[in-house]
Amino acid sequence: MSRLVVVSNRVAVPDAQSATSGGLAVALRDALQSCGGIWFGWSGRTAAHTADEPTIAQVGPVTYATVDLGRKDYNEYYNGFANRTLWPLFHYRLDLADFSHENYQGYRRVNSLFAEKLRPLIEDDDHVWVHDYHLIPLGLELRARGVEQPMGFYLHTPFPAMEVLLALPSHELLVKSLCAYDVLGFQTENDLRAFRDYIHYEVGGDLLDDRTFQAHGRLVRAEVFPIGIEAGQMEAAAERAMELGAARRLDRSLGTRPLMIGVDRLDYSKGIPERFRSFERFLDTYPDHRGQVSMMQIAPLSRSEVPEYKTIRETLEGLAGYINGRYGDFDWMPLHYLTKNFQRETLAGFFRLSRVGVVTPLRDGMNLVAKEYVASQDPNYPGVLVLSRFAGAARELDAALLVNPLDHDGVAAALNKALIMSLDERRERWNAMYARVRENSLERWRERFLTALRAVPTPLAVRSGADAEASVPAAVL
Ligand SMILES: O=P(O)(O)OC[C@H]1O[C@H](O[C@H]2O[C@H](CO)[C@@H](O)[C@H](O)[C@H]2O)[C@H](O)[C@@H](O)[C@@H]1O
Ligand SMILES: O=c1ccn([C@@H]2O[C@H](COP(=O)(O)OP(=O)(O)O)[C@@H](O)[C@H]2O)c(=O)[nH]1
Repeated sequence: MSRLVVVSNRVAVPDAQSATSGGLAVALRDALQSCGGIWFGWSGRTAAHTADEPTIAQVGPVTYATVDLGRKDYNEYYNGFANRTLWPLFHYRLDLADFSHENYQGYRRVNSLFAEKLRPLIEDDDHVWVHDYHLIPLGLELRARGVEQPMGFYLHTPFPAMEVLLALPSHELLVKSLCAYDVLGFQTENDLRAFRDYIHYEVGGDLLDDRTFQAHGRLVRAEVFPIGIEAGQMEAAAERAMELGAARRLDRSLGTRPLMIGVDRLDYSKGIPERFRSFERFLDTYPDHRGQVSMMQIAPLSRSEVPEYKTIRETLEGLAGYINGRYGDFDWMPLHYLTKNFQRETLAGFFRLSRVGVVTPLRDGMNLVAKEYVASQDPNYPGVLVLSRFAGAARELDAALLVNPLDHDGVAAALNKALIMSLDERRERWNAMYARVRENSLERWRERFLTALRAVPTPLAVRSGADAEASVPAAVL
């Protein structure tokens, strides 16, 4: 099997300090092991200047090639254009998007530099798989340097509706860059539809069938590949966790009182302030639950140097203090708000102990926590998932209690419904969700994407005449 070259903003080098709790890092770590190849990207470290050459580490069949970023590059590319422009825009937060040209230049510069450093590492038979919004222009940059190998791109976030994307001054080049790839992967049908709308109405491209289009002189396949989890691992971790300290201690502290749990990076897209307000509404509207039910919100700090993330942190500290001050009592606290990071094994135990999983992002590409909550439940006594209809996961987990996170009364009612739901209904809903989580595993996600990528004719096959009709026209630069 040919080698795989994975490129992502963060590279989870085993044991590196910079490894994060983000879904992308978690999802890709195992994916490369089976094919062998290269994982290229930012090291997670900053320095005075961006490194001239990548640092190489060989671990089994995988070569990790990582670049330290200088402060200017880090600020303009990662904190700037990726997380102050594209992230809010892709999550429908135009009010938070910053359109600094300087940050855009930094974004283009780092993508060009990554292409320059990666180019010599790519071999003839390789397949290249680029991940996420940080690296959209990378494919076009590689094509400009003569890379003809099959290249795929997977977007982990939502793809915004055309009218929202048009607000981005560089929208044309961004979409042209996406057309430099041979395969494009999205989380949901919604995202794919939004992308195809742009291609049709804005670029005037030809939509050849449900999956293929021609635009900017290239033939591209665009499909939905919803990301999954290793359900078996989560399940086993949840069972094991009950014998470990943290879950035991939590169990003891709860006694017979039901717990609701939320676990999210501290990010405005996750709808945590709206969740707290809905919880307040729940305590107001359903006073019988006071003194009984608590909510534990785990929200590890994320992108802390980005101003909007500082603001959301302050908002949450204020809200948590307000709710506990107003409703708490000497022997009961309604809200447990923690900004520390927990191991997934520990979270699995916490999920199993929680009667309700509260996953209410305002927008989310997928949301792996929703799937992990389902996988961690005790089949005989499962909890209930309250899930935002705006999370990609809602497409598969439609047996959850689906809510609009902006509708505080609606979420409060769903929390109450989850708590009073009969065990039979809990089991029925959970069985339906668990089947979906098991079926659409992380491995299936990887294999489906790689099968599509491997179906693209390699330059060698094109030159030797094989698959000549299916050959992809050269990139237009
Ligand atoms: O790398 P960070 O800036 O610390 O952020 C962590 C990751 O956040 C985003 O995750 C997305 O991918 C998940 C898996 O597909 C998906 O479930 C979630 O909905 C997305 O938000 C981001 O897209 C990643 O690049 C980051 O690594
Ligand atoms: O303290 C924490 C909080 C979260 N996570 C993990 O981080 C991932 C978050 O992925 P998700 O898709 O829900 O959101 P993202 O952060 O990628 O936007 C999940 O695997 C969580 O189990 C973790 O390991 N420790």
